[in-house]
Amino acid sequence: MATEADILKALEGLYGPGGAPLAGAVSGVNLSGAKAFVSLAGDPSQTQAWEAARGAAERAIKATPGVEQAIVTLTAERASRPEAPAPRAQAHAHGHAHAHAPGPGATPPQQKAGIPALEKIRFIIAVASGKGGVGKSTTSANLALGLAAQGWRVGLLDADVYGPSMPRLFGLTGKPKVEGGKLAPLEAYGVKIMSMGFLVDENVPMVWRGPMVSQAISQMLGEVAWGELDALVIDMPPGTGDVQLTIAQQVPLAGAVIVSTPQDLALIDARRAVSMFQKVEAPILGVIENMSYFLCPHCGGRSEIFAHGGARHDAEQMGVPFLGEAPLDIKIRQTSDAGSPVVGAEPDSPQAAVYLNLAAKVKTLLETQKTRAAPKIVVG
Ligand SMILES: Nc1ncnc2c1ncn2[C@@H]1O[C@H](COP(=O)(O)OP(=O)(O)OP(=O)(O)O)[C@@H](O)[C@H]1O
Repeated sequence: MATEADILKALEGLYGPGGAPLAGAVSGVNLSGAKAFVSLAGDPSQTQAWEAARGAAERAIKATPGVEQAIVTLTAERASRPEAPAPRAQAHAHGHAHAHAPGPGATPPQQKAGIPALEKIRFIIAVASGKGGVGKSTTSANLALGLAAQGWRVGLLDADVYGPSMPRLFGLTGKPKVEGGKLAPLEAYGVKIMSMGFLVDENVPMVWRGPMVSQAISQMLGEVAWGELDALVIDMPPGTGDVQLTIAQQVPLAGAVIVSTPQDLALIDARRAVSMFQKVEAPILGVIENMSYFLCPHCGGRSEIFAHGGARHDAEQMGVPFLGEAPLDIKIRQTSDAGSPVVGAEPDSPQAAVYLNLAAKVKTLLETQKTRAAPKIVVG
């Protein structure tokens, strides 16, 4: 079996766009059996040149004795330059970037024929939001746990390559092992979890651009040993950019769940997310209003901070189901921040009951839904 040193040696004589040795740009090496997963940190403003370097690195690593398959992905270098990130990425409040809708002339990612790694999964659900920070990852995690609590075998894929949340939400730090040539997901509360955060150094900011993101997502979809699952919950990055399109096009989604807060701006973006899924003909399972109202932990009083009910109203207007609401609640935040989402940590709490109810609705919708959407290419 090749070692990390062999991988670095394979990169000797190769240089990045700035003329620096490629070995110095390695931000993560994950080796097991004959497979090498390597990440390179590059300058996001030089995507094309880095893409060439990535290809060269992949070829060199693949030629290393003991390596049969090499997968090299690009992350952004750790530099904290003041200039704006890549043109189609927008800096996000907590330091990572999110892609937005491809502009005119952007090439949509190519459709892939069925992804074998996903074939034994009964239902694949995308949890999406139009806007960052609305609680999409918290909802994905608790929804996945809620589905597992009803006896389903559940996987959770953190597709937010810009700011992976699942390592933090589940307090997971280990690196995935390779089993049968595929990455084995980590596990928490019986749910299988995979995140780009497990594969690269957590300090490497992931400011990626379109083609790299699509490629990384394809790998995350195709190279993970999910095994047989009743449901795979995909925590999407916020927005309606390349990753969302890649997934919507490549994955036979059983449905999408859209998370929004009741605020007008979040709702406008949520509408955009709904219409993106409708455009690729992925069924919308429904909308969840998160941080819908505030329950005071001291007096039990209810305050509707963001004019609660906007998401229900919008869902009705768009003709998609409204699944329910989750309160803005300190226990939901504390359990998530402590690495153990509320449905796992306190399954009998009223806060967990909210998600268990939402999960039960999603499960019923999936089981009674007639068709499963096929992947579809949308141009323009
Ligand atoms: N219902 C809730 N009550 C209290 N806190 C919440 C709730 N939902 C989410 N949060 C908190 O809000 C913050 C953002 O949530 P989360 O990371 O789930 O959002 P996101 O939409 O996935 O964000 P990102 O844009 O980073 O992907 C977290 O600190 C989380 O614990």
